[in-house]
Amino acid sequence: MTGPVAVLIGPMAAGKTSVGRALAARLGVPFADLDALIVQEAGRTIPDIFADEGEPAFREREARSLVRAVAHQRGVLSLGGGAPMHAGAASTLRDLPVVLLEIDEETVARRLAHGVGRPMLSGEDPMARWRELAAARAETYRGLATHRIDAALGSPDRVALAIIDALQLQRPARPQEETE
Ligand SMILES: Nc1ncnc2c1ncn2[C@@H]1O[C@H](COP(=O)(O)OP(=O)(O)OP(=O)(O)O)[C@@H](O)[C@H]1O
Ligand SMILES: O=C(O)C1=C[C@@H](O)[C@@H](O)[C@H](O)C1
Ligand SMILES: [Mg+2]
Repeated sequence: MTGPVAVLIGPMAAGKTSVGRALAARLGVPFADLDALIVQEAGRTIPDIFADEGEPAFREREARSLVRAVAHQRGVLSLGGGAPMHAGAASTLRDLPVVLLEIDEETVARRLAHGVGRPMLSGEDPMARWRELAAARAETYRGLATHRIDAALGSPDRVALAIIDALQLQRPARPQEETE
């Protein structure tokens, strides 16, 4: 089989990075996060890329990094919240197992209370901005998703298990966890 076993998409703070890492660990496969790949390739942080080059240039970087990641990644790949909104990036996702992490606003508000480094949420009212972006992106997310998972149902590991069930992925036997 070629390509990632699962690509995680969804709104900011849905848990794409945390759940993706937990899912890869459960499956015993590599994990890659598109934001981290972009930072690695650019040698700069995401806020710095936004400040230096602006959002459109970041989206082009993101789409290029996605093509490379899909070609090389055989494990779990988590995207940034805005990645699927680029037409080229969206077509890169076609025919892949794409998991949409769905999340409610109250849960996000709790998670964002601890978060920094999200230039798309800068300004006076990050939750209003989150709501606006989530609404504007929802239809595109749903159009690309082969599976939709409630990302508020428990810990990242619990959400990872729900993905394993939904996609009927195989995981290495861990006898001590068989009763979960
Ligand atoms: N299932 C979960 N239960 C509790 N906390 C979670 C869960 N998933 C994620 N978190 C926490 O929420 C915050 C955001 O998670 P994470 O960075 O994984 O989201 P993301 O979807 O990758 O966001 P972004 O779009 O900004 O990359 C982190 O502090 C993380 O620890
Ligand atoms: O939702 C977004 O537009 C973003 C989400 C993050 O993962 C980063 O990719 C960046 O901060 C932009
Ligand atoms: Mg992330």
